[in-house]
Amino acid sequence: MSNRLFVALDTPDLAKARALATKVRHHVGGIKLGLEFFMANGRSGVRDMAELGLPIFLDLKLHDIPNTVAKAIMALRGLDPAILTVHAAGGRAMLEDAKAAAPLGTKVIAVTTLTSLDGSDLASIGCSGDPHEQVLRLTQLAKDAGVDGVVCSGEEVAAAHKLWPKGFFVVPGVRPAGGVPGAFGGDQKRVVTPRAALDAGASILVIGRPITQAADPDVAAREIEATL
Ligand SMILES: O=c1ccn([C@@H]2O[C@H](COP(=O)(O)O)[C@@H](O)[C@H]2O)c(=O)[nH]1
Repeated sequence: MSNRLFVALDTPDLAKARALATKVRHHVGGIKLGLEFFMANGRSGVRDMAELGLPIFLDLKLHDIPNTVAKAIMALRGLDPAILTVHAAGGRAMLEDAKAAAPLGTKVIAVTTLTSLDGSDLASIGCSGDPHEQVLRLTQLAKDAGVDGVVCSGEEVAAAHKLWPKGFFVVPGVRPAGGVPGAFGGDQKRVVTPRAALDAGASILVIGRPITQAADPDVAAREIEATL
């Protein structure tokens, strides 16, 4: 994959998603569609976006019992996204069944610890250890379960990559250097720059608001691309 930047199109509005993707298409390597988009537009919306010719990353972060997740993935048949996410916290059997249910060409990627969480958030949900330890624990689980890779922040990707040299590493929580700290609501707590994430071993970067909320998304994507 020559351009490792995926733009997160977090909108329920199909026309807006298409317009944004059309603007940035020459400066990104793929399009990430999440729950917000899928709930509003479903399969036909994904098909519509696929017409733009860029790889589709369907970020549904599935998390349920193994049978339910496997059936949900089977129900996506025909869309065949390049990348699909599930939560590693669903456990080994769920991860194994998710991978078995996915089409051969779809990478099943396990979310380890959301980039919006820090150590105190983990403690509040009963997880001992810091995000680094939790990411490594779940990366090992994902590797053992036979999925294709994990989502983690740029702060942990070097260690996760060392644990799993052949894994595929998706890194969100990416903010261009020189941005305003805490911009875009400050919901991302484990944040690195695009360059730092790639240098640490990210396979692809996911960037949403720094592009989609820019005055000129095309320029924003181009400026980020130039740093990669
Ligand atoms: O741990 C995670 C997993 C997924 N995401 C998703 O990435 C984008 C990030 O958007 P920004 O606007 O660049 O913050 C968004 O779609 C999340 O759902 C994540 O941020 N962290």
